[in-house]
Amino acid sequence: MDDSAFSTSEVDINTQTILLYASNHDLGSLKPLLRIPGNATVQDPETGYTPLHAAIAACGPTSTSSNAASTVTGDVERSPREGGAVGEADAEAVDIQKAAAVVKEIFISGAIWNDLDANNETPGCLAWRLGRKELYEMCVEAGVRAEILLGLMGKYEALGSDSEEDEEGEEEEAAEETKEIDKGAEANRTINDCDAEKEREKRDVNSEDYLRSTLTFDDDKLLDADRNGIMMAWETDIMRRSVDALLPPPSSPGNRILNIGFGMGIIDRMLASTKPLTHHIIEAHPAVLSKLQSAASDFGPTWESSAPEGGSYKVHAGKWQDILPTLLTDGLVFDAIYFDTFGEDYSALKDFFTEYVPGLLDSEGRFGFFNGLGADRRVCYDVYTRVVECDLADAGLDVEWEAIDVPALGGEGEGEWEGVRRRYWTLDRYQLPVCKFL
Ligand SMILES: C[S@@+](CC[C@H](N)C(=O)[O-])C[C@H]1O[C@@H](n2cnc3c(N)ncnc32)[C@H](O)[C@@H]1O
Repeated sequence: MDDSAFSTSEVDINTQTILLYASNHDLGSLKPLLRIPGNATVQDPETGYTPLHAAIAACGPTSTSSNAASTVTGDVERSPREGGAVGEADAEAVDIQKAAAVVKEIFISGAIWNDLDANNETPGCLAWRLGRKELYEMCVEAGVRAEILLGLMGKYEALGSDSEEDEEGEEEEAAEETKEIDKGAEANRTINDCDAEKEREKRDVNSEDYLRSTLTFDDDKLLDADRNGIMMAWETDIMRRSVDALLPPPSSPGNRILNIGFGMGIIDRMLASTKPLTHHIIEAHPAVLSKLQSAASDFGPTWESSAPEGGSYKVHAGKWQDILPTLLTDGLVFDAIYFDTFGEDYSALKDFFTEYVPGLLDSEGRFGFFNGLGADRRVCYDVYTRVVECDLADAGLDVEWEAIDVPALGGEGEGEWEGVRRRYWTLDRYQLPVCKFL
């Protein structure tokens, strides 16, 4: 007997049955099948649909979905799957409550919130594109749960918990809900696609390699050796609004300011123009530092000596991880702190606001950071924005978000992205964080 052929067809029938029940929103028939481990994550080999995709796609678009939910990952319209069982259905006949109950059951049974189909869409992307906001919200909530659990696991590992059994249990549970740990911890300004796996295989951006890499300084962008965008001029408005949120205009002179990551110096020039009492900049890349020290630099010796009496303007050369312990020991305190590095993952940002902000920020001060987590996929951005809010609260910080419109920047390799390896921003809204002590 041909075992492989037999098992393949058996798997297919199982998969197709599950997808059919999911797309029919047939909870009664689906439930017993979902009790079997692995069934919540089966995928159609052709469409890549999981039960979540099937249940959501079957709802079809809302009548307003073309306005409400533009395509999240590219403007590819998908035609209904032949046979119709797991395609995008006609909107009319859909009972959204039934669909939501099925989606809920699939999540409870261990579905992965960020699995991709053949169209490069997660279930959340699909729900957004179809204008199914209720289902989209369920995907975001599931993503937040999974990522928070993974974050906790990281903490347990770091603490070297004795309760290994508990840890393993949680690990399995979290692994069931998210595709892989790094997806929840993608770098703020590197590769933050929900499914960056393939990208990362091609070219991983990490802090060590980045800090050794050769940089290219253009008028409108700063690139690393692989032409990853480190900083780009289109972000100027975000920097302007960040400064205004940290030091609301008309800001009086005399503030104490700390900025992590000089980049193109966009935010530092704006901060400097507020005439602070102290202005500390921490920068780690040798090429950025040598530009900062050049005669043409506006942050060289003339700037340093222009500090008001009793103040200090200073560029610290090195990684913030190495510099900040000294600033803490020296008792420095700031009214405004901004954090925007490159090549570091979310855990670095979290360490920064958990370990250092409480000691460095004045009790009435404000802290901000570049919020670029998952910014090439709406559902990831929404998940990470909520995860960071939870982690900020754990660190004793309250965050207010200001939504900022981001103009269309062009497709891959076009417009603003010409000469840049990949778009790290594809969304039309930036959520600007302003944090204060709770
Ligand atoms: C995105 S740019 C900052 C852009 C800046 N906000 C601006 O307005 O131009 C990030 C900067 O952080 C620096 N950087 C990366 N890792 C760092 C670290 N661990 N410590 C200090 N600086 C770091 C990079 O070299 C780069 O200059």
